[in-house]
Amino acid sequence: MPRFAANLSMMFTERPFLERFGAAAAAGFEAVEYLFPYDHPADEVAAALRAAGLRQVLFNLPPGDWAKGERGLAALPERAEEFRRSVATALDYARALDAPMLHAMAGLAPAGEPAATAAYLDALRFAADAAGEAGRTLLIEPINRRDMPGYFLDDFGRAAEIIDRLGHPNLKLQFDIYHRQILHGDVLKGLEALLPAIGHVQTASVPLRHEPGTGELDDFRIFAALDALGYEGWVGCEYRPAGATLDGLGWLERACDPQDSRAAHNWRAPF
Ligand SMILES: O=C(O)C(=O)[C@@H](O)CO
Ligand SMILES: [Mg+2]
Repeated sequence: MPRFAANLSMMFTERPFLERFGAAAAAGFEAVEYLFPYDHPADEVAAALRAAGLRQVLFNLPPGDWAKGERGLAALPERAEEFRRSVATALDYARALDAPMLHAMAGLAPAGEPAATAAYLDALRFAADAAGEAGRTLLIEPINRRDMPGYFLDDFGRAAEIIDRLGHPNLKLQFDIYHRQILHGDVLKGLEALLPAIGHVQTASVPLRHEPGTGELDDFRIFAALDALGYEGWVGCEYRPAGATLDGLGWLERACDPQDSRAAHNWRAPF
């Protein structure tokens, strides 16, 4: 089974942010991701991470004014300077947290608009260069239109084309299974086709974004398929627990149970 990272923006939210690290470690996680660390000084977040003995896998660049509905800056031509400053901020935190990956959110902009596309490509080139110099990888993630209406990057094919076009060794795809299923379905074939571009995977049930194993997909077979494909990265648990976080962790026990995972491995993945 893949290695799972707890998403501390959605899990363990019963506690204040800095206490979620210890809770995730106590629940058996070895790594974490979350949306944003910027409400806390980097050294405080790093201290919580280290005290819990966890690894930081991923977080996002500053997205603009989240509370006012902004969802990233990369495709907003008029925010190009702010985007560049946000890259520097994120890299400072990434150094403090030793985080290997950063997600650059595109923002709300019409998908086909030439000015937004040009700004997005410029922004990604700049951020991937800076990430590369710092020994990190930049990620882009298609997000479904139901959860984030108007989000610029709402198509996995377009994300793959952009990564291909930029051809940057430090630019990869964040393949969120939840968004993939809502946008296109065909999850296993999508994983297979896009595997060379994938830097990170995230999981949640569809449609309610709860624990794996509680929705319309067989998430355990998808995890087995990731193994069959040779995916060696992390799988972020970006789901909203249906109840208390700890009460919903039975799926993780099942995913890590050799009996169950052997059964899932015995299933023949379609590739
Ligand atoms: O919403 C998601 O899915 C994410 O992975 C976030 O980083 C962006 O909102
Ligand atoms: Mg995601």
